[in-house]
This record gives sequence, structure tokens and C-alpha cells, in this order.
Amino acid sequence: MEIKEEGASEEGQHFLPTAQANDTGDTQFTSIQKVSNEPQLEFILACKDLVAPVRDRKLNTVVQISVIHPEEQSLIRYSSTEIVEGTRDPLFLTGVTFPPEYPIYEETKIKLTVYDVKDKSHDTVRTSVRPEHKDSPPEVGRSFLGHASFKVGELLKSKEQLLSLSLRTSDGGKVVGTIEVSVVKMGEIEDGEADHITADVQGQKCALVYECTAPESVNGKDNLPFLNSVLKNPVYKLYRFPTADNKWMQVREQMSESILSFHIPKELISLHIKEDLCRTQELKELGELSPHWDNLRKNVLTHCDQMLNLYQDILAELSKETGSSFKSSSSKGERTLEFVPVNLHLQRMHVHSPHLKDALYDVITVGAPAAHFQGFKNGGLRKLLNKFETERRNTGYQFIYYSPENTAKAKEVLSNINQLQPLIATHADLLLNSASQHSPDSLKNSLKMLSEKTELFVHAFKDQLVRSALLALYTARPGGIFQKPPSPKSSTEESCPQDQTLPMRRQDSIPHHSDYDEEEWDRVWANVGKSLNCVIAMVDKLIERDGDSKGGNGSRSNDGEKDPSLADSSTPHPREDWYAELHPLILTLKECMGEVVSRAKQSLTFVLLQELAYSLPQCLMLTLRRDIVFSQALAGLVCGFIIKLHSSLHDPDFLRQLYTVGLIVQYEGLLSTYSDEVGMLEDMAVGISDLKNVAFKIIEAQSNEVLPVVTGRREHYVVEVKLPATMFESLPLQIKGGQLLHVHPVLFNVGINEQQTLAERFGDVSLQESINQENFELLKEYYTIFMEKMPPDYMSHFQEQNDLKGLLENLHQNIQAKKRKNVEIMWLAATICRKLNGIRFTCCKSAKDRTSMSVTLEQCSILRDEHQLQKDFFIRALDCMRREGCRIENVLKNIKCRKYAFNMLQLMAFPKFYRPPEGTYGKADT
Ligand SMILES: O=P(O)(O)O[C@H]1[C@H](O)[C@@H](O)[C@H](OP(=O)(O)O)[C@@H](OP(=O)(O)O)[C@H]1O
Repeated sequence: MEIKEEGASEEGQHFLPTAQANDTGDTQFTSIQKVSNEPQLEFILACKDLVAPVRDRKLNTVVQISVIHPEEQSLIRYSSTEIVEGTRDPLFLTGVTFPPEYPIYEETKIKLTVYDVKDKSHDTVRTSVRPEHKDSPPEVGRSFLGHASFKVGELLKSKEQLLSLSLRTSDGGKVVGTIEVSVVKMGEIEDGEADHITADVQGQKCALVYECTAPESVNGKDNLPFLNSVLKNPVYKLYRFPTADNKWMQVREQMSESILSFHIPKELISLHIKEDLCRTQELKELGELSPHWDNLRKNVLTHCDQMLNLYQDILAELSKETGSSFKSSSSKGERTLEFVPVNLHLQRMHVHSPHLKDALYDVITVGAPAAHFQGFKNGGLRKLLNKFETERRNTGYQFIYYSPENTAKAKEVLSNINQLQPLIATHADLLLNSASQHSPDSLKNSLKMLSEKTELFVHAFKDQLVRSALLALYTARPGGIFQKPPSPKSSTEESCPQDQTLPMRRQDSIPHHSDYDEEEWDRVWANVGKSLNCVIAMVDKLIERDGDSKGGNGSRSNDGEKDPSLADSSTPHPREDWYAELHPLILTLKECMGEVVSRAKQSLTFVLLQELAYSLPQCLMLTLRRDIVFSQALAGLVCGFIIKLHSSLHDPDFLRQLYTVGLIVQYEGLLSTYSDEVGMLEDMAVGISDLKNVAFKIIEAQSNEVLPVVTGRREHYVVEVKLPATMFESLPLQIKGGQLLHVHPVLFNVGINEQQTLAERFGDVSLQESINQENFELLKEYYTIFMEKMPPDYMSHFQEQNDLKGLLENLHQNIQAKKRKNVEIMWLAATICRKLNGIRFTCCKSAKDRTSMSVTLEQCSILRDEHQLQKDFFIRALDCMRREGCRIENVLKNIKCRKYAFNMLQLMAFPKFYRPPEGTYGKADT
């Protein structure tokens, strides 16, 4: 019989096979009854009375679990337990779990093979994904003890779902002990019913059947289709660990890819293309410029076209990747995949322990957002942007210097214009519609909407930048001649006081010009407000006269075609033509608005031209780098946000926090401050900080398509997250009403590897220190807003439960202490984030090795601190997770080898609890 390795696919990307058998409609096998999206079958193992091949030898046992699919004859190696040392009655903490989509049936046969491990460092449990054959050499470091098999149906139908099987030697003759298989059911009976289970782990007594409940809020079954559309290829691992009071807790790890890894980059690149096309158009529409500026513009347009082509090519390449949900660490430097985050996963721990509530702990693990293709020879974004800005500020003779804040402001105003102008036009048309229907209520409502949007519009231009940009553009015209547009209707000008002319404050590098009429912009701008006032006055008058006429006044119709004079209110007007009265005023309003838009657009486009004009290729490459890094960061953020929303949808306090304060998003970085990783950290710091420009909006899904949509433009993104109608309905009004939901990203980095040792001894750790200090300030700010804005009744309970102030002080002291490899910083920051209901991230270069050490440590620390994990079992639990848990599968799917990429020397530099167990590390041998 052939033995294959599970997940031995060429790519090594999908460790677990998808449900081929189910998909092909293969119905001759009996499906297992299962709870939707829960693993289909989970069991734990224990052996008794094992016979050692050599008398008095203490056994170190491991069980290899293999599957024989009913339609095939080959044996698939599925999973292993951990090694239990020094006992003939091992009780294994690592269980076996078959995910929801796995093709398993009652007829499926499971084979359990027990080995005695002689040398753990050589126990090369499946180091490569190459299939093994019958005549493969025996595995180094272990010897066969015995095996047993059973059919899944037999286990499920057995009394108490517990099988006790004899272990036999390979010839099937001699019995060498027994193995017990007990079904675990997380989620079928009520809490407390599992009390009879005792865990005498020290004494190595075998446990009975496991049954526990997972409350609806944890499983969130009704939200599953929503989450399933985002998460793919889950890997599940099961464990049982003893609690301090000698009971068992059950722990299930889940690790899933997300199609957002590719979806968000595609959305974002499309958006950039749209924005850049629009910018090109706007630059062309700048009108006539003097030769200096015109040349500059031509140059910019040529380069922008090249960049556009590049983005279009990347998008075309990415669009070929339909259905992909994972970019491996080895593809980090691939140009066409640069926008895609590296190795992005949800890492979830679901804990069920007696007397305690079920709990979920989620961490998003992802490679540090960084531009690997461009490389790090010249540093990363933080340094490059600073350098660029300093040089730009100091060499301003060929162009006008606008600060990054002003450039961002210009983009913001442009974005507001693009949104508001069509919106106002729609509301104006609705108003006319109400007028033609002669409906006072509808007229009032339409007017209310129109007024609100127009006020926002007028407010958007209340900025000194627009004024100074107008002057700058004026001076850039041939001969400095500003083409005067036709003045708005005199009636508007006359009826409104000129009270909005503000003194002009020029930027230093902006030229003065004596011919320039500084007040003209104020007049044009103020005309919008004035025309709106005219509309309001007219509506009031019409409604009033309508009331009068209904009250029995005489009749007279009003022509009012061209002149919207409002002076004749005393004359009675029975059933007048409201449309005819309002139409010219609306035309004037639109005209005034058009005038403002055209001037503001041109002047702000001129501001943006300055940004590009200085050091063109460099500027565009920086933008590309920033876009790449941001795209990777955004993909992770959207994934984290959707998962958080999904798991907390039934929590009113969370929802309130979401719309009143926003969410903290905490990133744990494990990068060193040495060599290339300095550049990565510099990229990462900017990418994460840029996430503060993202807001989320929840909208009701109109179809089955629930993938998020990214809107806005650079520096002003709105991610629309779609929810199915039933879920959407249950949301608070504020969220349903489209209120923007904000995020507050913070990054704390602590390098832990041998490179960091070098940085500490011979290099520089100031980057890490300043990042941690700056981000501490941001975290403190969030905490302050949180305390201020959350309602007092919630806060009193919250403060009682969480000593956040103390934790923050502790974090601050640790950051100030400047201790080497101070991993306490990460634990404190993560704890604060969890207590604040935030979204957790852990990142290193590839999110594969160091990240795996960190998330497993975090998981076990949570089990110890929150779920009373027996202290003596802390290291065993950690080793179980690292040896057989989701993260070793992560390594496998990335590099097709089941070994963390560390050598002894590297590990000696790691803080103690970040070192994986013997036999699980080394360099890839494929
Ligand atoms: O290049 P060697 O000497 O094998 O060092 C490895 C490190 O030990 C690992 O920590 C890196 O992986 P993580 O970035 O996931 O920790 C790993 O990153 P990689 O998987 O991206 O190559 C390597 O840098």
C-alpha cells in the first residue's frame, strides 16, 4: 500500500484537501452528521499498558494518524500527536480534528500507529512533503511499536463514542498494548454537563468522552455564510489541557487564509488607476500655463502615463489569480504580487473550559507590509519620505513648496468636491421634482437635504489653501493673466452681503501679484451660499403663500421666470407653478457651484502638480512604494475588521464603541533593527500609520456578493463592508445610517532574533525606540477618548474588570526602560488591545517562524492567565502547539517543509519562551 503525505500537492499551498468527494456528488458513502462549519469529527487518544521492545526501557511515544479514504487504497498521513515521554500509559494532549469540508465518511478508515521516539532531535516527523512509499527507509529516531485501525462509523456508533483497540505488531500477531479513542464534541450539550470528566494527567489516567458547549455568540452560526465568503482553507487542531483544579479544558486552533489577500489589492489598484486617470485629466484641464509650467506639466503627464501602465499591468496579472487566497513567504519579492500581503491568516484559538465561558482569541498573522521587490538598500518609507520632504523643502526654486499636510488637504478637498457636487445636483433635482408635484412636505424635506449638502460644500472650501493655490495658479498663467469667468447673476450678488472676505495669508514660496483680485474668489465662493439662501427664501414664500391661498386669499399667478425676486410676498398666489418659481434659482445655484468647482479644482490640481514636479521619477516611485505597502496593510486590516465585526455582532457594547470611539488595531512587530529589516520596519511603520486614513462603512448587501468595496482616493479611503439584510437590520441606527467607523492603528516592535543582538551590540535600536514611544502616545490618546466617550454605566463596570490605567503605565515604563529584547512590551500591548476590544496583529518578515513562536506563546499565556491552565503544563502546551499545531502547517504551506527556519545559533539569541521544541526546527531540506 502506498503511503502519501497529506497536502503533498506541488504548491504545498493547501495542506488539507478540499471536499472533492462531496463536490463530485459522490453519494455512495455515509456522511457524518455535523454542525454547520464545525469540524466533522474530533477525537483524542490515550494508550495503556504499552510493551517496550526492550525491557525496562522508558517509552517516549507518539501516535501517527493516517486515513484510508474508502474509494482509494492509499494511506494518507494525516496528523500526529505530541511525544509523551517516559510512560507506558501516555495520554496525549494533541487531539485529531477533521475540518468541515474534509471528505470523511462513516466508511473512512483511520489507522493509528504508535512509535517509540528514541531521539527527539532526529524525530524528523514528516520534514518534507514528498510522498513516501512502502519501501521508504524507516524514519530516523523512532521505532514502530504497534498499530490499530477502525472505521469512523464504528467510533461514532460505539457506546459513549469511545473505542478501546488492541495495538498489534506489524504482522498483526502480538498485542503490545491498547489505544483508546474518545470522540470530542465541542458544542452539543450545556455547560456543566462535562463535570464528570476528571483529568488525572500526572497519573496518566485516560479521560472519558468530551462534551462541551460553545455558545451561539462564540460560534456565531447565523453569520457563517458571511465569514465563509472571506475565509478559506481552514486548518484545525485540537488539544486538551488540564486546569488548575484538575479538570480538562478543550482548545481548538484554527488557521484560515483569506481571499481578501487578493481582493483588497485588486480593489485598491483599480481605485488608484481611477484616481490617476482623473488626475491626468485634471492636469490637462488646468488650462493655459506659462512655458515653464507647461513643460513641467508635460513631463509629469508622461511619467504619470508610465505609472498608469505599470498599475494596469499589475492589475491584469493579479486578475489572473482568480480564487487565490494566499501568497507564500517565498513569493515575497515577486513584482506582480507586490501589492498582496505575505502569508496572511486568521489565527484563532477557541477555548472551552468547565465553569468558564467559551472564548475566542483572534490574531491576524501577516508578513510585515513592505516593498520587497524594490528592496531596502536605501531604507524604507519612513526614512525615504523624510529625506524626500527635507530635500523638497530646501530646493524650491522651480516649483512651489506645499507641505505634506497641504498636499493631503488638496487631495481631501478634491475628493469632497467630487463627492458633493453630484450629490447636490441630485438633491436640487429632487427639490424641483417636489415643486412640480406641489407637495409642501416633500418640498421641505428636499430643501433640508439640499441645504445640508450645500453647507458641507461651502464649508469644504473654507480653507486658506484654496486661496493661496488660486493666486499661485494665477501667476503661472501666461503673463499672469487670470481668465475671468462670467460673473454669477447680479440678483444674487446684490441680495447677499459681502461679509466673507478674509485677509489672505500667503505661503512663503508663493509669489505675490499686484493685479490679482484677492476678493474675487470670496465673491464666487460666497455666491453659492447666497443662491442657497435665495432658494430657501423662495421655498418659504411658496409654502406660506400656499397656506394663505388655502386660507381663502384671492388668486393670481406669478411669472417669476427670469428674475427670482422675492419682493412680492404680499400678493396672493393660489396654486402657482412652484417649479417655474424655483427652476431659475436652482439653475443659478448650480451655475455658482460649477464656477466654484472649476476654479477650486484647477487651483488644487496645481498644488498636486507641485508635489509631482519636484524630482518626478523619485516621487512616483515613492508613491508606488507607499501604495504597495499600504495595500498589504489594508488587506490585513479589512480582514481583521470583518472577522471582528462577525464575532462581535451580537455585542451592543462593542457596536457602540465602534461608532463612538472606533477600534484600536494593534500590531506586534518582531522585526530586528539590523540590515534589511530596518527598511522593512520603516515601510511597516508608515503602512500601518497610513491606515488611520481608512474608515469603514457598513452597508446592506443587495445580492450574495458580500465582498468589501474600497472607495475614496489616496489618503481618504472608505471601505464598504456588506452585511446580509438580517444582520444589517440588527445594527444600531448610527451604523445603519452610514456613519463612518474609524480605526486607530498602533505598532509596537521588539526584535528578538540574532540580528537584533547585533543591532543592540553594534548597531542602532533608535528606530524601534521611537516607534514604540510614538505609538504609546497614540494608544494613550485612544484610551482617553475611549474613557470619555463610552457611557458611564459601561465604564464603571469596565474599569472594575480591567486595570487599563495600570497596564498602560506598565507599558510606558517598559518602553522607557530601554531593556534589551523586552518582550514584556508585546505582551502588555496585546493585553491592552484585547481588553479594549481591539483587533490584534502579529507580524515578522514572513509571518512564518518568529510569528509562529509569538502567537503560540500568546495563546498559552492566555490559557494560563485567563483559563487556569495547570502551571506545569505551560511548556507542554506550548510544545504541543508548536510541534503539531496550525503554525507548523503554516510553515509547511509556505516552504514545503515542516521545520521552523531557525538554527541552534539563532535560537540561542531568542528569548527563552520563543524557542521551538527539539526536532521542529532546522533549515529546509527540499
Ligand atoms: O535566512 P535564514 O538564516 O534561514 O533565517 C530565517 C529566519 O530564521 C526566520 O526567522 C525568517 O522567517 P520569519 O520572518 O517568519 O521569522 C526566515 O525568513 P524567510 O522565510 O522569509 O526566508 C529567514 O530569515
